[in-house]
Parts: sequence; C-alpha cells; structure tokens
Amino acid sequence: MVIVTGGGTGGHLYPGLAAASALLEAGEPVTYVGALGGIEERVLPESGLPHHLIPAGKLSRDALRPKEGKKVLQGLWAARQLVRDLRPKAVLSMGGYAGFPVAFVAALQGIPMIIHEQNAKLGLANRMLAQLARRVTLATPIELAPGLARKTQVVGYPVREEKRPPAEARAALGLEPNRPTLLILGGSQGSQELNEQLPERLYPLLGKWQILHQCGVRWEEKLKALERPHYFVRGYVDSVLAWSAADCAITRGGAGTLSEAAYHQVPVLGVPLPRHLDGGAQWANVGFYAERGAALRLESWAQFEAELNTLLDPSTRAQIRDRLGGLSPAGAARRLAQIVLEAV
Ligand SMILES: CC(=O)N[C@H]1[C@@H](OP(=O)(O)OP(=O)(O)OC[C@H]2O[C@@H](n3ccc(=O)[nH]c3=O)[C@H](O)[C@@H]2O)O[C@H](CO)[C@@H](O)[C@@H]1O
Repeated sequence: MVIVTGGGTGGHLYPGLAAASALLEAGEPVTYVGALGGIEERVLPESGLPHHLIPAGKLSRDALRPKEGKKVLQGLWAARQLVRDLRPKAVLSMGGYAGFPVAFVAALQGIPMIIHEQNAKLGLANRMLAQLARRVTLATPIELAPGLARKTQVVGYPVREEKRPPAEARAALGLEPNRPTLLILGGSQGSQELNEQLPERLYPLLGKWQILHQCGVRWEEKLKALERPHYFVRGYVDSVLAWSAADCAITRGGAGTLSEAAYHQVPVLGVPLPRHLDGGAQWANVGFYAERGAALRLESWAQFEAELNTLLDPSTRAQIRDRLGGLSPAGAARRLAQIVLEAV
C-alpha cells in the first residue's frame, strides 16, 4: 500500500486524487491522508478511497507563532502514529498542510518518499523535503542545484483529462451555446481581487461576448447582484465544463488553473497573487507560460485595458493556442505513479 497525501486547496488535492487513481489502476492499493479543515474533509469521503484526516498547520514563518506552531507539531505527531500503523511501501506527497508531516516522518522512518511540486517554484516545505526525498517530480521544469537535479523528473501536472464540445459545455452551464465565452476563474476559493476589479471593466464586452465568472462560494451572494444579461456568476464550477466552454480566460496564477488552460488550449490573462502573499509561486507559474508566449501576465491594473485587448485579438489567441499545445501533456498521473512504483 502507498500513502498519497496533499490538500488544503484544490491545487494540491485534485492532482493527488489523479495520482491515487493511477496507482490503483496499476494495481497498487492507496490510502489518502488529508488535513482536518481542508477541502479534502468534504471531497475524500466522496472519492471512495480509504482515507485519514490529521490535524496540520501551515509551514511558513507563521509556524513560529505558538498557535500555528502547535498545529504543525500536532500534525507531525499524528503523522508519526499513522505512518507507523499503516506501514506504507512508499509515500507520495503533493504538498499542502498534510503533505509535509506525513512525508517528513516517512523519510525519517526510512520509507521511500516522493514529492510532486505543482508550482514553477519550490515552496518552503518542498525545499526541505526535497533533500530527504527518494525522487522529486515536477509539473514544469525548474532550475535546481545539481544534487537535486539528479533525482528530479518533470512529469507534468495531473489534470482531469476530459474535454467536451464548447456548445454542449456552455449549455450544461446554463450559458448560450453559440456565444463567444470569456471565463473568469478565481481558483478553489475564488479571488477577491478579480471579483472587485473585473465586472465593471468587462460589462462593455457583453454586446458580443458572454462572461462566466467563478467567484468562490463565500462571495457568491454578493457577486450575484452584479449579474447582467450575458454575465453569469457562479460560486464554483465544474472545471471540465468551464474550460471546454471558454474561448479565453482571466484567472489567478494557481498551478492547477494554468495547467488546465494549457491542456484545453485556452489563452489566459493571468493575474498572480502578489508575491509577498505566496512566496512568488503564482508569479512564477504565470511567468512560465508568459515567457513562452503562451499566456499574458498582468503586472498592474493600469495595464488591464491593453492586456485585455491583446487577449481578445483573434490572431494573438490563435498564436497562444498553438504555443500552449504540448505544455501540459496528457499522462502526468500515469508517469507519476510509475515513478512511485519504481521507488518502492
Ligand atoms: C492561495 C494559494 O496558496 N494558491 C495555491 C493553490 O492554488 P489553488 O488551489 O487555489 O488553485 P489551483 O489553480 O492550483 O487549483 C484550483 C483547482 O480547483 C479547480 N476549480 C477551481 C474553481 C472552481 O470553481 N472549480 C474548480 O474545479 C480548478 O479547476 C483547479 O483544478 O495551490 C496551487 C498548487 O500548489 C498553487 O499554485 C497556488 O499558488
């Protein structure tokens, strides 16, 4: 049996579930470990996977504060007991609150431990875990020190590999089937910044376009008041339908969001979280695509008008679509499962 762990946000949980499915398909039983309070508390019971939830805190400078530090220690203690009881052949950590303690104690107990970094930049927890890991797997190529590079492999980001015809996806979402569609995707929790900045700036497009604005469940009621004909607000959307429906998108810079855009070949104007809030992960994620001419990155709202016009220009979009091909290749979950099984 292999433990797969990771969650807290969609960006860590969904690729973890995809990796778990690939391991099961390869004939390897899996137990999933998530954090109490993360979205996995709701999603794991629906997944049908054997699973455990442990207390876990965020590993950051905040861990030096007594309240957060106590949670990190509780997580390490719970992970130690769990790994001892379950005796897995290997642990695959996708990151997030539960990922760190489980991977850390497994490595200390001599169990092969593999990490997957979704962002185009190693986070704090993965910088530490990478030293102890048997293998380091990445969604996108990142420059690493030679010692790490030797055990590192780029496998891609495990996205849901499903596409629907645009008209069918739009109808399923309650939109007009044949109208050009701009998607706003705020990420698993919604984005306050996109919610505040975008509706007013985008109303002028509604003569030609329709807009699907995913705003986050906790903002849904407030944002619903901003709906107009052809402007549709949703708290949470099915990601396969949303990407299949979209001609272009304005999004945050989560690794999941951008990998899905690449898989569906939808041109994106990315608005990354400010670097001081996430250590620059989203800035690097959008940068990875922008440097390849495969996305646009908003550097300040003063440039929004110009960037939006570039995004809406049909020849720019055709060029971006071309460049996106191959940047999120299918089969990432299968490649990841293979590496885990080789490490056992
Ligand atoms: C605030 C924060 O720490 N963000 C991080 C978090 O992003 P976060 O989890 O918020 O965002 P991601 O884009 O990585 O993933 C969101 C996932 O949820 C899905 N989704 C979202 C909204 C919706 O309505 N329906 C839906 O299905 C998306 O399709 C995607 O699969 O983890 C990512 C992966 O490590 C990082 O890149 C981000 O920097």
